[in-house]
Amino acid sequence: MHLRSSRRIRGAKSNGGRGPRAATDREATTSRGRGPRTAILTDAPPPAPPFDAPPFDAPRSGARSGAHPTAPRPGSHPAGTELLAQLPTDEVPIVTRHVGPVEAFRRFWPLTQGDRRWLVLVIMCAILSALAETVTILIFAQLTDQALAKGSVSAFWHPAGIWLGVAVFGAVVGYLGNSVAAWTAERFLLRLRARVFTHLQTLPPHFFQRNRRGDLLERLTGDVDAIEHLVVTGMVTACAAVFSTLFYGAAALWLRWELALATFVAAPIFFAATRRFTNRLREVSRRQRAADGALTSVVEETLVNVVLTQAYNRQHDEEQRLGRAARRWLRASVASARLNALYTQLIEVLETLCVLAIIGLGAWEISAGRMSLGELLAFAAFIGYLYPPIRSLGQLGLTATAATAAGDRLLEVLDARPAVTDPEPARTTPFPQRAHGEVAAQDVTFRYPSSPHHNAVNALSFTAHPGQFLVVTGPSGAGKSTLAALLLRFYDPDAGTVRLDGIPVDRLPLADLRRNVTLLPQETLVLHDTIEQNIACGREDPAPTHEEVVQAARAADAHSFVAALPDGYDTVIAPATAALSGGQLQRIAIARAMLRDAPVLILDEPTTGLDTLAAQRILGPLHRLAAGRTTVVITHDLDLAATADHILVLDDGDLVESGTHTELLLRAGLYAQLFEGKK
Ligand SMILES: Nc1ncnc2c1ncn2[C@@H]1O[C@H](COP(=O)(O)OP(=O)(O)OP(=O)(O)O)[C@@H](O)[C@H]1O
Repeated sequence: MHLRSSRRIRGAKSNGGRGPRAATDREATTSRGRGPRTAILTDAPPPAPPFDAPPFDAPRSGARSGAHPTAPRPGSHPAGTELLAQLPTDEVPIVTRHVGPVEAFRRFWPLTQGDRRWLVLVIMCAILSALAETVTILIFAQLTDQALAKGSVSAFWHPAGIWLGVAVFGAVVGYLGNSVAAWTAERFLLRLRARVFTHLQTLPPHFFQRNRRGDLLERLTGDVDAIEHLVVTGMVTACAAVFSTLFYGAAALWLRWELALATFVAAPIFFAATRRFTNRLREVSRRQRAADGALTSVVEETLVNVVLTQAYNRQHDEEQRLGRAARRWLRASVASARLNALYTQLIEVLETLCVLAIIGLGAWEISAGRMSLGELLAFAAFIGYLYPPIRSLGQLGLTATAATAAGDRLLEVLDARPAVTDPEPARTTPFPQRAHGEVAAQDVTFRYPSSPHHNAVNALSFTAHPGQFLVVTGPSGAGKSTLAALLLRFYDPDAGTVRLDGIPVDRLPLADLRRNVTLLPQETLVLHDTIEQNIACGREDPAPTHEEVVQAARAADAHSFVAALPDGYDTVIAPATAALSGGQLQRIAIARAMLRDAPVLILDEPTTGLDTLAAQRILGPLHRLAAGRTTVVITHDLDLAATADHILVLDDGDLVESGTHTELLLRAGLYAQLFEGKK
């Protein structure tokens, strides 16, 4: 008998020769995020992601994430105890929002836009494939009665030819359907991942402080896959299963309706069995998705902090941390595998009971002369073929349930609102291509969403005129970096206004604002690319020439060490592994900012993590960079403050002093104390 090609679910066992349905375990096996999603035209759906999560899958994405743009650069570690406190915990992130399968489907279905005609083609192929299968079984009955039972070779050729023709047709539509289904599913995945990724990039810094990187990576990989299983593969599988059920059921009814009705009685039992598993599975799936994310996080964080780990002999602690996360993942995976196994075995027992009942009834019918052997075999084949799509429909419920756990996690990201957005067109103020560079804050008060009772910045007012060199200093936690975040509009103040050239920044398109304000953060941003590209990325339009890159590198005192490298500007550097010193990386960042050529510059602790010599070395490039621009330098380094046009001294969010270096020393206040402490 022709049976369509099948891929067996991992761990599924044979049905022990229970008649024609010996090949009923035709569930498609897809490996989460790796295997093809092509078994849509088989009878059973791909298993829910928790059912086939490969052991120790998470490090896969963890390894990918090892290179992170904010990885600490060598030599830039703060004091050890502070860093040890920064080491992440291995808590499991549990998402609090819950959506049902229908809501999850509704939210993600729009992403199939543009591919729906292909989905229709896949469904058509599934219908034709089921139809071809039905025809071959009927021909099989004819062959059994007319050729096999009568021992007639001449009666063999005609039906055999038709069978072969139908089988080839079935194979062609099966191949076409599976290929298009895989293509459509992968395109959906690409779109969904891009959508989540694009949205992630708009989210405010505190979102990334609240959510671990590894967990976010897992959402972009495993969770995105799980949603695809629900929306594309799941939907197509459901259609294929419905039509298969209709065709095989109709054929069975046509052959022997009384017998068919007797066996259909079993269908509700399958649904009842499935329903009993749904709630439990949802909980287990949620735990498993979260454990996946936690495991990825631990691996990712360990890789990013590998220098610290080695320096503090923390290898053992990190192994224990990984072990704890891995055990949590293992418990969740085993629970999910057990549920799956229990469900599969239960269904197999039910199927065996049904097949035995048919054979018993069939034997009785044959003995009474009401049925031929060929009809009985064909009937048993239809019933055997009928259960997998029914089971498939039931299991789809489980797949959907498991996918909603992933949907919860993705929707939590997609529903997180950016802290700032572009102004409405009616509120947008037209802005010249290049600002003059006047930066002002007026009565600005801000508190972080996560600490609503403490003002990080309190009623702060100041003005920096175009070309001025302004230093912002003060003790740790005074609000200096917060001020930088407000000037770049990572957040909007709770009260007061930040202005660029007199225009409130929340009236400027974000792209315009950030084109005019360059930030040099504490951690140098390193792209996994050549040094040339790491400098050139400062300006996109027009893209800088090699000569302009070299010119910027010369102005940043970077040219000599770059030219001395064996591959010069073509040397590839990567985050965390850049074979350059902290000072050299800082000079690359200065060259990048030179190319960007924005009228306003914000430097956040430009000399932090550098030794005295390296810090001295970048002062020249920094001053060249600052020349002709409004420059706001956030620093504890009061050597820089001495050369400032104006100094703001913050303490616990308040502006407590302002003036020039000399004025502030004469005042003998906090600035003088800080300066004395430095000596
Ligand atoms: N993401 C955040 N969520 C909640 N509170 C924050 C966050 N970032 C900073 N804070 C708090 O806001 C206040 C100001 O922090 P900020 O980082 O601006 O200080 P700072 O002067 O730059 O400190 P440092 O010199 O140590 O870098 C501090 O009390 C800090 O704990």
